[in-house]
Amino acid sequence: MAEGSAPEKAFPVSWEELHRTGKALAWRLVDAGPFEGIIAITRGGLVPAAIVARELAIRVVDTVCVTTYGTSGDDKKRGELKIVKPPSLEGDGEGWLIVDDLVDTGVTARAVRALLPKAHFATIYAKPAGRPLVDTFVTEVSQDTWIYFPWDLEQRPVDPIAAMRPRR
Ligand SMILES: O=P(O)(O)OC[C@H]1O[C@H](OP(=O)(O)OP(=O)(O)O)[C@H](O)[C@@H]1O
Ligand SMILES: O=c1[nH]c(=O)c2nc[nH]c2[nH]1
Ligand SMILES: [Mg+2]
Repeated sequence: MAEGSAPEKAFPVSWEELHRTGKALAWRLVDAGPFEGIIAITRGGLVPAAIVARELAIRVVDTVCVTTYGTSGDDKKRGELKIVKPPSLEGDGEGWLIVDDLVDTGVTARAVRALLPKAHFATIYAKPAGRPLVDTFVTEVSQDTWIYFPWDLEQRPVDPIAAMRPRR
């Protein structure tokens, strides 16, 4: 998300929806491969990478570990990007698939692409600012949307609509 602009819309994603859309990503990647292996961008790319690895029968899964958002305690506030663990492979990433859950401003994608410029970059979701950095994605959401992944959510009781409206 761009610095200073609060996301207006919430886009909550269930486990079922994530699984279905993750499989849709795998279908889109079938003809872009075969891949030597996957590099998951932690932490958000881990679950999508597991889904894609299963569908494309990829057994080699590496990570690049990045911290940006949430380092100040606020998950929607960007901090300084740090690569806390580079990928294990040497080279330009040719024949490899990078997987993340989403691309937003594109800062994370740009940093990882700089390490592995020839790898294929795939995400499940893309916002417009980051979209040009992604080779394959499934669903575009607007820049002012915050995507809530199932690992960020829990089921809670909510008030009925009538209780939220003023009495006449
Ligand atoms: O395009 P950008 O603006 O860089 O945002 C996209 C990145 O932000 C989120 O990761 P985050 O840094 O929140 O860490 P996490 O994956 O550990 O949750 C998401 O998983 C992407 O990696
Ligand atoms: O859970 C998340 N949802 C988002 O929309 C987002 N954008 C950057 N980082 C993000 N993390
Ligand atoms: Mg991430």
